[in-house]
Amino acid sequence: MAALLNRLHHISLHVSNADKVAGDLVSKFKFSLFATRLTDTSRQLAFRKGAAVFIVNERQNQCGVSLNEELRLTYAFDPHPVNVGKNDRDNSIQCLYDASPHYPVDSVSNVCFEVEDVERSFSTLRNLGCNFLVPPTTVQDERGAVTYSVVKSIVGNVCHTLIDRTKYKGSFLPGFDVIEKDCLPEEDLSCPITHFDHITYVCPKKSTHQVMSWYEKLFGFQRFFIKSDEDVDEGFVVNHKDVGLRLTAMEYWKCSEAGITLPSVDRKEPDCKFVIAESLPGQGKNQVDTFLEQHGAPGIQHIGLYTKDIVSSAQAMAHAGVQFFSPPDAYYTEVGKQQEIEEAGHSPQLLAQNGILLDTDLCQDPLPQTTSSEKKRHLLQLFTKPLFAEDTFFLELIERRGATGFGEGNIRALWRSVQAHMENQTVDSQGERSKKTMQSGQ
Ligand SMILES: O=C(O)C(=O)Cc1ccc(O)cc1
Ligand SMILES: [Fe+2]
Repeated sequence: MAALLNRLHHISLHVSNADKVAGDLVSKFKFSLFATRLTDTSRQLAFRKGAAVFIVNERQNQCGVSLNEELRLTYAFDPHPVNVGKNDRDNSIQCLYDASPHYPVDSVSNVCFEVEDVERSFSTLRNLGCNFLVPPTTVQDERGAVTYSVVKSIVGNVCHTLIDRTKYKGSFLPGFDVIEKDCLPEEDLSCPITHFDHITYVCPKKSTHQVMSWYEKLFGFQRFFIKSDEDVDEGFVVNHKDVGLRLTAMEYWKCSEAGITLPSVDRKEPDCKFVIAESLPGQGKNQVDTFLEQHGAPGIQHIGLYTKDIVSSAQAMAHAGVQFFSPPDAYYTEVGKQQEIEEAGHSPQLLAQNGILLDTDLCQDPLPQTTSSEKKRHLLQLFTKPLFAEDTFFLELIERRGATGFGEGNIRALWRSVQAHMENQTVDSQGERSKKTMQSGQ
């Protein structure tokens, strides 16, 4: 029996310069800083937009930050993840609700889930062979208590904090100073981001099955078929001229009846999806391999932020300074693309101006009475340039009009624009401009 998850609570970033990332999240991505935890040894800042919550943790000790081979090896893809003592070297860094990862580069390293019973999840997962970085631990203040523990994922430096806040009456977590609602700036309605849509992992070649089995066995994740004709073993393969990518997706259900495996019809709605990306052999430099190289290990490559209005969100963010990838011009002039965009109710000019990609999913089993336009489901996506100094982590805006998967056309367009970006950077660095000296892509 797996440990069932109630819902995603927050995602943690570990960075060397919290002010830089905090500034970007607030001024560019329109998140609100709503809680802080500042101690002598730690700096944790929590940001919210709709139900999407990020905690930014600042790495305190900067010595030895260069990519150190020992750390790389510790965090490299490991079918038998290492134990507590070996990773948790620096106990002086008190990173509440997380382990204290001393990762050499900025990274998104923890996806925290709410569970019904942390002790029970801990014993279930430990019996299944899981490694815990933090055993069940209770933190309390005058509003009640929260119990959490931290488990190491099979993927690189990724950890999962499992948290039970049912005995807590406060609005966030004990230990954090919450900024009163009245003191928060008014929400920016031009960016209607409501939640995390998906989290995409980059993994080494041929490791997808191992990752999927781990999440299935331990947390009851189930396969989500990106395409209706997707091969069970092969996944969704995008192998087209210059693109060579294998994608596989998993989902879990928001479930409050812990310990009971409900048949899927009785389950609640699915929560954030997890996508695993690996590159296919025999390619040149590409975004997946570049992630592995610059991040130093498998991990979280991007997060899809769901928006109810991608055009307005893109415009507001671009105006605030967010840099997005633009697909090659040919994307919008391809035969039939303008018509496809118009049929979806969008303006080809507006999408082109903002670099927004649109994919159409032809519904395989439409209800008999559906009209031809109802058979078409659309997916709109837009990808930012990397947020950190390395070409690793980026954000995505995604608006779904009925489409639940990921679009092949969009993936190809993204792949090509990243390819062009990497080639430009190579030219730039040959021209004596080292990207490492820049703050980041944003
Ligand atoms: O299309 C999406 O949003 C995905 O998440 C799939 C994906 C995964 C990895 C890539 O490098 C590119 C695309
Ligand atoms: Fe994505």
